[in-house]
Amino acid sequence: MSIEVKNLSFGYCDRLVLDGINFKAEENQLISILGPNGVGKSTLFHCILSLLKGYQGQVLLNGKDTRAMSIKEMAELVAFIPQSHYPSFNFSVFDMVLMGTTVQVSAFSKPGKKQVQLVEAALERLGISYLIDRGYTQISGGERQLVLLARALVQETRILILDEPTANLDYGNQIRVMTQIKSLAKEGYTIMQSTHNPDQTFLFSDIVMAMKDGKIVAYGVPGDIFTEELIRNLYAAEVKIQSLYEDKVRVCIPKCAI
Ligand SMILES: Nc1ncnc2c1ncn2[C@@H]1O[C@H](COP(=O)(O)OP(=O)(O)OP(=O)(O)O)[C@@H](O)[C@H]1O
Repeated sequence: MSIEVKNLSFGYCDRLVLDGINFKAEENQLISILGPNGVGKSTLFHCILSLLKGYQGQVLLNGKDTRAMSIKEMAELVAFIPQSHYPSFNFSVFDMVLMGTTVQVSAFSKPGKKQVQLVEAALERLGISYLIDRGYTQISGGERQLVLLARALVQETRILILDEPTANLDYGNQIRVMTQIKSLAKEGYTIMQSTHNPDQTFLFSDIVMAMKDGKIVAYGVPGDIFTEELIRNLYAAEVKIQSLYEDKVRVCIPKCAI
């Protein structure tokens, strides 16, 4: 499954946010988008998902223009985890995750054994089976993030779009979630995530896409584009990049801290 974005431009009230974005994400790829606050990462995701429609250019999912897709078709192809999610109702974690299977269940019928098994397997995969009967509004922000990832998994799409999936997670859960996301990419998923963590980007991504001033300023394998100059350009931050373990790992260290 592919995500292809062709010459995409979008602005809010005449203020251009995305300016001629072009890229193609393929299966088996985890693409991480880096860029300063407000650069347009979420906006790009919302255009890809047709949550924002007034853009110029084209978004193709597996070759088909999203403008010609119904919501159901879209939900069969893509699962999305938004950056923040404020629940209105105190559904149980089980019910929240089960909602991800809605697209598999025909109108007027109830989720069956398969859907229940999918929910249990997703919770177990992410190490959160213990939350199954808890209320979604009564768990922590990080736990909610993991529940939303479980919900995305049971949707059984082959494209995942994740807006800062590890933002609220403790260090151990960041590693566990990124390991799961990476293994999903290896299983054939096409995955895009936004992140503010360059070290994590280098470790886990197949492709890094760096955005600034509405444009893609660098795109490629982390080893080629992850440089001190890129970090300076994106964040106006002076860092020393340390290469470790025969360049399997690169770590950013702020120069002011050395
Ligand atoms: N609904 C909206 N109406 C007007 N402007 C908006 C709206 N949503 C976002 N913006 C503006 O569009 C720009 C891009 O926002 P967006 O949320 O896409 O950035 P981002 O890269 O995801 O940021 P962050 O890293 O802080 O999450 C920002 O300047 C933001 O203030």
